[in-house]
Amino acid sequence: MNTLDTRPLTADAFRPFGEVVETDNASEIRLINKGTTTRYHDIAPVDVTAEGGTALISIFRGKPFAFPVTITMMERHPLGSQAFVPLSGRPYLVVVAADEGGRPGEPVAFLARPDQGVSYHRNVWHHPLISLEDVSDFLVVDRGGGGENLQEADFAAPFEIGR
Ligand SMILES: NC(=O)N[C@@H](O)C(=O)O
Ligand code: NI
Repeated sequence: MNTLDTRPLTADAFRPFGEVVETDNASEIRLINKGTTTRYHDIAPVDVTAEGGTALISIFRGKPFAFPVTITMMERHPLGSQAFVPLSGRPYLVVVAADEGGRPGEPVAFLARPDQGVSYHRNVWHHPLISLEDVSDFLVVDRGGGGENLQEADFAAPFEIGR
C-alpha cells in the first residue's frame, strides 16, 4: 500500500495548488468601520467567470473520515477555483496533486488547522472534502453555471494516510 504522511498546511507549501485562507496570508490589513473591524484583505482570488460562471456561497456538511484515510481518486474543476473555510473548529485533511499529463501525480496530504481555509486554483487536482473527528461544516465559495466543471481520476493503486 502506498502511504502518505501528512504535513502542516502552510501558505508557502500550498502555493503551487492555491492559497491558504488565514489572516497571516492577507495581501493587506486594513482597519475599517471606525477602527472596530480589521479587514484581512484579498487573501485569495475567486476565479469562477469562465464560460459565464458565477460565484456561489454554499455550506458543505462533511461526515468525518476515520484514520487510516484511503485515497483512491482525485478531482479537479477546469472552470473555476474552489475555496473551503472550516466553520466547526476542527482540523481537516487537504490532499492535492500536481498534474502529470492530464492525470494526478503523487498526492500531497496537508493537515489543516481549524483556523485555516484553502482555495484550490482552477484545474488543481484535489480530493473531495475530508472532514475529521466529527461532522463539520465548511463555507464553500466556488463556481455555478454550465459547462463541464468536474473531472475525476482514479489512482491505479490507493494511497493510505495513517495519521
Ligand atoms: N462535488 C463538490 O461540490 N465537492 C467537491 O468539489 C469537493 O472538492 O469537495
Ligand atoms: Ni472540489
